[in-house]
Amino acid sequence: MNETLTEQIIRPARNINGSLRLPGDKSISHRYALLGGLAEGTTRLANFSTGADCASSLGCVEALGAEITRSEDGGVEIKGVGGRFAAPDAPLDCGNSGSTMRMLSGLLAPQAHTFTLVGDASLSRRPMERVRKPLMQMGAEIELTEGHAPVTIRGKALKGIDYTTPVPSAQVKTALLFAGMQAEGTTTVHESVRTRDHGELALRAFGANVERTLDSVSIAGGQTLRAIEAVVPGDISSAAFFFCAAALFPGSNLIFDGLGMNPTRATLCDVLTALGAHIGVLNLEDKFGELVGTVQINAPKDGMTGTTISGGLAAQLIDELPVLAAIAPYTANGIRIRDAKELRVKESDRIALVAKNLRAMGAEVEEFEDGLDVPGGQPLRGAVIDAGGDHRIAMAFSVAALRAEGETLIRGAESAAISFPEFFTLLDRVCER
Ligand SMILES: O=C(O)C1=C[C@@H](OP(=O)(O)O)[C@@H](O)[C@H](O)C1
Ligand SMILES: C=C(OP(=O)(O)O)C(=O)O
Repeated sequence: MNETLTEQIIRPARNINGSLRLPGDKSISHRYALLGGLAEGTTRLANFSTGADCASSLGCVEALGAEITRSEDGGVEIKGVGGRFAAPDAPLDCGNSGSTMRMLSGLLAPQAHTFTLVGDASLSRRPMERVRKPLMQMGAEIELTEGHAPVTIRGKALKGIDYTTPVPSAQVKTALLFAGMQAEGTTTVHESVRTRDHGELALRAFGANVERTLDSVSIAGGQTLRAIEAVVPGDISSAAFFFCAAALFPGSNLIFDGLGMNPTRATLCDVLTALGAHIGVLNLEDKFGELVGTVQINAPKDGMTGTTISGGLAAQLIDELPVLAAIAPYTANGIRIRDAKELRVKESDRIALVAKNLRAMGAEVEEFEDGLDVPGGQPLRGAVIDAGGDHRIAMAFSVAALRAEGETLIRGAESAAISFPEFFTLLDRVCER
């Protein structure tokens, strides 16, 4: 984030109550924006993500020739280019968004122009070799600078591959499927952990044929996309901050309407249930393969227990781990996180920043290369929090602050707008003080 740092004061709350409908899921919005940009016809999306990251994806497809109209009420219209992107006249700005840079690389590798993808300081430090390597195996021509952005792509005809992702990553899987649908032959991606499957579902929504087994996904080349009309489900990774806030207060009651409950994203519900919270799901509907429903959460009466998150669970919960770690001191037995080394290469080093900020609030915490041990039964005190330009850190510690003794000041609070600009307003709305 390049904006001026803003500060937000969070006062302790007495309880959490209310009913919310959240802006559209970031992962789904990115995919609908990118595929809508390439498709034939006009894609009409309601409840599109309000975050800056998805605006970066829209900005990129606009620079590639798609026509974008956004309305105040969260609606987005994308008149797609019908299969061939135009040559952009400037580098494509992916802002802070790893999803945009990686998935767009796959979409552009088989397109007949030269493209340069750039990002902000944080994105320019993040690893891009993981997407370059398999795309090169497909025949792409891609240059990085020491493994990082800028990414320069000279479009080439590609051939399908059979690839096993060494690190579970939905962004890489999706990038390969986006390239594969435009390649010769079939592309198959195998994964050891089933990562979020929005890429597969979005491709099907836009009319592509995608085949799945338990641990692989395949797409044949030469497929064309046609525009869709869809409502983007509410973002469960944004809801996660509110779920965790509610879990802190016996007597809390929060209800979410229109919330995305894709099983590859809803693992947090299982973890909170294991910690003692009560989560009820009603009225589940299938929208282009995405499950959407009403979700109610109540805190455990006697407080949260504790748990260990490791293996495949860590990969599925990757964006929720900062907030789980931030509320861990309030559990009885603490939370151990392992196999989450990926947290070190997100918008910030999320392991280091979570540890630093928990210590600032008075907690003991042990840091590991791939995780954290946060003992339970530790009351926190208000502190100055360094969000490190990272939206999930700003929001995670705003939640921890709700049960701390005294006020907390979040430095760099503006970063919440990367995924969830309404966060502080909605948090205030559901907090009883
Ligand atoms: O595919 C996606 O939409 C995402 C996948 C995850 O990243 P990785 O693919 O790097 O695991 C996640 O952390 C990110 O917020 C969004
Ligand atoms: C890691 C994240 O996003 P991205 O990789 O798209 O920057 C996130 O939203 O937590």
